[in-house]
Amino acid sequence: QSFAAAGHPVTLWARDPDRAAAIQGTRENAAYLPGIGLHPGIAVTADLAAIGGDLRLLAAPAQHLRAILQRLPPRPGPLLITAKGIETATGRFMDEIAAETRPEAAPVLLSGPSFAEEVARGLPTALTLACADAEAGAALARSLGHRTLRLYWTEDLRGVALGGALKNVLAIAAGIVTGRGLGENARAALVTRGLAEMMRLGAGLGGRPETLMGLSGLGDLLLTACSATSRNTSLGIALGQGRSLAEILGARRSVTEGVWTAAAAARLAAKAGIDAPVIDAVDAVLNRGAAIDTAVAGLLLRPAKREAQ
Ligand SMILES: NC(=O)C1=CN([C@@H]2O[C@H](COP(=O)(O)OP(=O)(O)OC[C@H]3O[C@@H](n4cnc5c(N)ncnc54)[C@H](OP(=O)(O)O)[C@@H]3O)[C@@H](O)[C@H]2O)C=CC1
Ligand SMILES: O=C(CO)COP(=O)(O)O
Repeated sequence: QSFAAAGHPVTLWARDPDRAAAIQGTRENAAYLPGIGLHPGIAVTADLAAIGGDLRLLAAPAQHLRAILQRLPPRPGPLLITAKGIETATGRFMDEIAAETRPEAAPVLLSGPSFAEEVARGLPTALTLACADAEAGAALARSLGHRTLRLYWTEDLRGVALGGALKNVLAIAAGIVTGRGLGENARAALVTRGLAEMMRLGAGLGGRPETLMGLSGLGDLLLTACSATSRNTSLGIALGQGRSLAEILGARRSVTEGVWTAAAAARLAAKAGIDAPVIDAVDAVLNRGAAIDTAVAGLLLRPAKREAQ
């Protein structure tokens, strides 16, 4: 929607031919963006090989990105990825998966505070675009940005990948705090200490602090962890209220990335010897059968420490 609004011809690919035909026929993506008319500059196809143009953007769940990239016809040029997560099976970040599967292309991450519905409705949004080649990144940001989409560029792929992946896990924690009725003080404390974990992981794994304090880190953490519109936060709220993970996921069509990233993030932190108690607590609740109250007590009973650590 946004790129079409910026004047670019856009072809939208949907994997299901019936869905592609329905979107083309009704000019609406009724399953994911009901009530929002498709921009007239967008064509729709179910044929991946038919996608032309010099820019490709993939908006697919993190755990499925590798399989889609493997099916993509090889072509040089920028490959934009919106997925926010870490591949559970390998611990790889999204740009690493792109580099492995499509070495002929240049991975570009587009990330930041951006509920899709608001972007599609043309509400003002600012994002970070990460590309190893700063000049190419700057050119993309200028070409894709417009009045309601402001793009900042960086070469820091790792920082952008890390911020986008971790904010989802931290949002689940924030949601649990809300759902458990622990109060807004506790939520603010948890989000702040979660940011400290993000910064420590950045320092250990190669993300720049200014990236993590920018749109794709702190910005997206603020949006996601403080809004029940977020799928990750709302999942946390439901868990905090006592519903089971299976029940919550069973009622959803859309992906809740933090559920799949929590274990990989906890493993990466442990392997690097980085203290990440909030991420570890989310992983324990989701994947290791920990009771929520036990996990919360574990966080509250940690020994006192200097804040800047
Ligand atoms: N929604 C948002 O506000 C934002 C999302 N993101 C990120 O972008 C990524 C995608 O998110 P979003 O679009 O919201 O996710 P949704 O779950 O809402 O939609 C996923 C899309 O991917 C398709 N899909 C699902 N599984 C596969 C698969 N195995 N192979 C190919 N296509 C598949 C779905 O098609 P089908 O209907 O056929 O299953 C659907 O079109 C996530 O990592 C998310 O964190 C980033 C910024 C904002
Ligand atoms: O990434 C997002 C906003 O920037 C969307 O967050 P959720 O996936 O939690 O809905």
